[in-house]
Amino acid sequence: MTEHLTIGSLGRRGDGVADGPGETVYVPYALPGETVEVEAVPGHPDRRRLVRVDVASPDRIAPICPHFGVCGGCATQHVAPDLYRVWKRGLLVEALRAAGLDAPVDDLVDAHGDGRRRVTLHARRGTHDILQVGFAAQRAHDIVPIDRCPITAPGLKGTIEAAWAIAEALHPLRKPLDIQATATDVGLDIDVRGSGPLKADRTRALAAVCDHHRLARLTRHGELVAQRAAPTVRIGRATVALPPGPFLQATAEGEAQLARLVDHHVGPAKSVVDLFAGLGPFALRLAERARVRALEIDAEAVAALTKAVANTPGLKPVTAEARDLFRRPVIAHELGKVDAVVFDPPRQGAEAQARALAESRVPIVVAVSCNSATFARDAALLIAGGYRLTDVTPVDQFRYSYHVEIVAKFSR
Ligand SMILES: C[S@@+](CC[C@H](N)C(=O)[O-])C[C@H]1O[C@@H](n2cnc3c(N)ncnc32)[C@H](O)[C@@H]1O
Repeated sequence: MTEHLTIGSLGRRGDGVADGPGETVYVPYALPGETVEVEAVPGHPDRRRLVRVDVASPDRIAPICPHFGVCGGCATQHVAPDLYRVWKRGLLVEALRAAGLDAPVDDLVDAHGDGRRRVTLHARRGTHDILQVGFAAQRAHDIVPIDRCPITAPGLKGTIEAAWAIAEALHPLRKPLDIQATATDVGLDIDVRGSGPLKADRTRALAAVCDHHRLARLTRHGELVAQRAAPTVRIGRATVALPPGPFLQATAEGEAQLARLVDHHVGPAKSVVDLFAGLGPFALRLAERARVRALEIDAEAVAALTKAVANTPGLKPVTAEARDLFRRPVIAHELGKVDAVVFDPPRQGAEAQARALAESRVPIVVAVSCNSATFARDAALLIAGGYRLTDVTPVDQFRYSYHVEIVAKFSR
């Protein structure tokens, strides 16, 4: 049985939202102002499946990918660019409002660039034991087999073919696999997870895939299987050797835009602490003019950053340390002579670190975040400690998704 609804707004996940008497329902792929025919989704009383658009919004556009609507990778390819920009900035505005924070939010910075440089494909046996390789379906555990992905960077060319070859090589193991590919300066770097330990014949089969598909490196759970060239990425003036499966910002343009904003907010600081530093996209650029102390939990990332600093002439001194900043945040007395702190935690934010920073006298704190809710929580802690939130910029490196990056400046 179907019903007809009028969509009032675009929700947090990019779904159309219809407010009825006593209930709110969500309709993926519907737009504000549209009248749509929908049907119930079993087990999800607040969700409807779009059957037909009766009256289309002028903001509806044709998706760029034939897999849109089935593949879970993108949520908003049907949204015209102007509405998309307003909606995405609005996600951040709403998160700040919900946390009781009043700060001006800049326009959305487009950081898609030439596309995503990392993807994770999944390989599973589907119905009738048939192997499927693709992305996870929208809100389901199914795999959507894909033959292309138009939001990925040219450097990921060949990933789908290589993922199929890896899945076929490991097919006898009958294990679900996650295949993470990263575009590097010397070719594809692929890490396979889920296979468990491999016997010699499977390792040889994977090595043959590395060779045949001309991968730079193939690892399994971070352990080397085969390598044709040591994967590196250029970060600022440095060349960084990648540990397997490292954190990298989703697009090269995203990294550049975040680093540009960080650099701008840090200003003429001479001494900077970079927390949750990863491979050092901020540290390596800031070190062109400031002394940097970088802290990060991943010892391999710290080692890669240290080596990159040693191999890059002309940088100011950088010290990089492995440290768990959730358990052992950097505290006020460690920050006595520091001009600025940058912190860029994972999605869960940095509550303990934000509390510690709130007690410091550091004049400038720059927050980079991929989660509006935890950003707002940590920002409230800094503000309660006496900081003023003076700039907030949403940065869009996950185009067509509901994810938004944030760069914010706090001063005292
Ligand atoms: C969003 S990434 C940012 C990395 C880097 N700033 C960049 O832009 O590429 C978050 C980083 O926090 C690190 N991390 C996660 N948990 C941590 C912890 N408890 N202590 C210190 N670093 C942590 C991760 O390894 C990752 O490198």
